[in-house]
Amino acid sequence: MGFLSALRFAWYGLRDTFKTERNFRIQSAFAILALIMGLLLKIDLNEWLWIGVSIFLVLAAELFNTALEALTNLVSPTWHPLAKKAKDAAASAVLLLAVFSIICGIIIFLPKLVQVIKHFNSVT
Ligand SMILES: Nc1ncnc2c1ncn2[C@@H]1O[C@H](COP(=O)(O)OP(=O)(O)OP(=O)(O)O)[C@@H](O)[C@H]1O
Repeated sequence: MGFLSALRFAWYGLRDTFKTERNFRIQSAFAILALIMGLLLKIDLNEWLWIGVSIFLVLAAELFNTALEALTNLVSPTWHPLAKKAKDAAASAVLLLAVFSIICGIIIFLPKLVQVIKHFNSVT
Protein backbone atom coordinates (compact mmCIF):
# COMPACT_ATOMS: atom_id res chain seq x y z
CA MET A 1 0.00 0.00 0.00
CA GLY A 2 1.40 3.39 -0.98
CA PHE A 3 1.94 6.17 1.51
CA LEU A 4 -0.90 8.29 0.06
CA SER A 5 -3.33 5.35 0.21
CA ALA A 6 -2.34 4.75 3.84
CA LEU A 7 -3.02 8.42 4.60
CA ARG A 8 -6.40 8.20 2.85
CA PHE A 9 -7.47 5.11 4.85
CA ALA A 10 -6.28 6.73 8.08
CA TRP A 11 -8.40 9.77 7.21
CA TYR A 12 -11.42 7.48 6.55
CA GLY A 13 -10.88 5.94 9.99
CA LEU A 14 -10.81 9.34 11.69
CA ARG A 15 -13.87 10.57 9.79
CA ASP A 16 -15.87 7.41 10.42
CA THR A 17 -14.99 7.32 14.12
CA PHE A 18 -15.95 11.00 14.45
CA LYS A 19 -19.30 10.34 12.75
CA THR A 20 -20.22 7.19 14.66
CA GLU A 21 -18.62 7.50 18.13
CA ARG A 22 -20.17 10.01 20.50
CA ASN A 23 -17.28 9.70 22.98
CA PHE A 24 -14.77 10.59 20.26
CA ARG A 25 -16.76 13.76 19.46
CA ILE A 26 -16.87 14.69 23.16
CA GLN A 27 -13.10 14.09 23.51
CA SER A 28 -12.47 16.16 20.36
CA ALA A 29 -14.55 19.01 21.83
CA PHE A 30 -12.46 18.89 25.03
CA ALA A 31 -9.29 18.89 22.92
CA ILE A 32 -10.43 22.06 21.11
CA LEU A 33 -11.38 23.64 24.45
CA ALA A 34 -7.89 22.84 25.81
CA LEU A 35 -6.28 24.39 22.70
CA ILE A 36 -8.38 27.56 23.08
CA MET A 37 -7.57 27.78 26.80
CA GLY A 38 -3.87 27.23 26.02
CA LEU A 39 -3.93 30.16 23.60
CA LEU A 40 -5.95 32.45 25.89
CA LEU A 41 -3.90 31.64 29.00
CA LYS A 42 -0.61 31.78 27.05
CA ILE A 43 0.83 28.49 28.29
CA ASP A 44 4.55 27.88 27.67
CA LEU A 45 6.20 25.31 25.37
CA ASN A 46 6.55 22.70 28.10
CA GLU A 47 2.86 23.04 29.00
CA TRP A 48 1.87 22.80 25.31
CA LEU A 49 3.78 19.52 25.11
CA TRP A 50 1.84 18.04 28.06
CA ILE A 51 -1.48 19.25 26.62
CA GLY A 52 -0.51 17.86 23.19
CA VAL A 53 0.47 14.49 24.67
CA SER A 54 -2.80 14.37 26.64
CA ILE A 55 -4.93 15.18 23.61
CA PHE A 56 -3.24 12.74 21.23
CA LEU A 57 -3.13 9.90 23.79
CA VAL A 58 -6.87 10.13 24.56
CA LEU A 59 -7.91 10.43 20.91
CA ALA A 60 -5.59 7.60 19.82
CA ALA A 61 -6.84 5.39 22.67
CA GLU A 62 -10.44 6.04 21.62
CA LEU A 63 -9.56 5.06 18.04
CA PHE A 64 -7.98 1.80 19.27
CA ASN A 65 -11.04 1.25 21.48
CA THR A 66 -13.33 1.73 18.48
CA ALA A 67 -11.24 -0.69 16.40
CA LEU A 68 -11.32 -3.28 19.15
CA GLU A 69 -15.09 -2.87 19.63
CA ALA A 70 -15.69 -3.38 15.91
CA LEU A 71 -13.49 -6.50 15.83
CA THR A 72 -15.14 -7.85 18.97
CA ASN A 73 -18.61 -7.34 17.48
CA LEU A 74 -17.45 -9.11 14.32
CA VAL A 75 -15.96 -12.08 16.14
CA SER A 76 -18.51 -12.31 18.92
CA PRO A 77 -21.88 -10.74 18.03
CA THR A 78 -23.47 -12.63 20.91
CA TRP A 79 -22.51 -12.29 24.59
CA HIS A 80 -19.21 -13.95 25.52
CA PRO A 81 -17.03 -13.49 28.63
CA LEU A 82 -13.92 -12.92 26.48
CA ALA A 83 -15.71 -10.28 24.40
CA LYS A 84 -16.65 -8.57 27.66
CA LYS A 85 -13.05 -8.81 28.90
CA ALA A 86 -11.69 -7.28 25.65
CA LYS A 87 -14.20 -4.41 25.54
CA ASP A 88 -13.95 -3.61 29.25
CA ALA A 89 -10.12 -3.58 29.15
CA ALA A 90 -10.10 -1.28 26.11
CA ALA A 91 -12.60 1.05 27.77
CA SER A 92 -10.42 1.08 30.92
CA ALA A 93 -7.40 2.14 28.85
CA VAL A 94 -9.36 5.14 27.54
CA LEU A 95 -10.52 5.96 31.06
CA LEU A 96 -6.97 5.86 32.48
CA LEU A 97 -5.70 8.22 29.78
CA ALA A 98 -8.70 10.52 30.20
CA VAL A 99 -7.91 10.75 33.94
CA PHE A 100 -4.25 11.50 33.07
CA SER A 101 -5.32 14.28 30.69
CA ILE A 102 -7.71 15.77 33.27
CA ILE A 103 -4.87 15.81 35.85
CA CYS A 104 -2.57 17.53 33.29
CA GLY A 105 -5.32 20.05 32.50
CA ILE A 106 -5.87 20.83 36.19
CA ILE A 107 -2.14 21.20 36.91
CA ILE A 108 -1.60 23.51 33.91
CA PHE A 109 -4.82 25.53 33.71
CA LEU A 110 -6.10 25.81 37.29
CA PRO A 111 -3.32 28.09 38.68
CA LYS A 112 -3.64 30.35 35.60
CA LEU A 113 -7.42 30.48 35.88
CA VAL A 114 -7.12 31.38 39.57
CA GLN A 115 -4.71 34.20 38.60
CA VAL A 116 -7.17 35.51 35.99
CA ILE A 117 -10.08 35.39 38.46
CA LYS A 118 -7.96 37.17 41.13
CA HIS A 119 -6.99 39.81 38.55
CA PHE A 120 -10.64 40.44 37.60
CA ASN A 121 -11.66 40.61 41.25
CA SER A 122 -8.95 43.20 41.99
CA VAL A 123 -9.95 45.29 38.94
CA THR A 124 -13.70 45.32 39.74
N1 LIG B 1 -20.44 -9.45 22.81
C1 LIG B 1 -20.36 -9.08 24.09
N2 LIG B 1 -20.12 -10.01 25.04
C2 LIG B 1 -20.02 -9.66 26.34
N3 LIG B 1 -20.15 -8.40 26.81
C3 LIG B 1 -20.37 -7.43 25.93
C4 LIG B 1 -20.48 -7.70 24.52
N4 LIG B 1 -20.71 -6.53 23.89
C5 LIG B 1 -20.71 -5.58 24.83
N5 LIG B 1 -20.49 -6.10 26.06
C6 LIG B 1 -20.42 -5.37 27.34
O1 LIG B 1 -21.12 -4.15 27.22
C7 LIG B 1 -20.22 -3.06 27.41
C8 LIG B 1 -20.57 -1.96 26.43
O2 LIG B 1 -20.40 -2.48 25.13
P1 LIG B 1 -20.46 -1.56 23.85
O3 LIG B 1 -20.18 -2.38 22.66
O4 LIG B 1 -21.74 -0.80 23.86
O5 LIG B 1 -19.23 -0.66 24.15
P2 LIG B 1 -19.21 0.84 24.56
O6 LIG B 1 -17.89 1.03 25.24
O7 LIG B 1 -20.44 1.23 25.31
O8 LIG B 1 -19.23 1.43 23.13
P3 LIG B 1 -19.48 2.92 22.72
O9 LIG B 1 -18.42 3.70 23.43
O10 LIG B 1 -19.32 2.86 21.25
O11 LIG B 1 -20.89 3.23 23.15
C9 LIG B 1 -18.82 -3.65 27.19
O12 LIG B 1 -17.82 -2.91 27.88
C10 LIG B 1 -18.98 -5.05 27.73
O13 LIG B 1 -18.90 -5.07 29.15
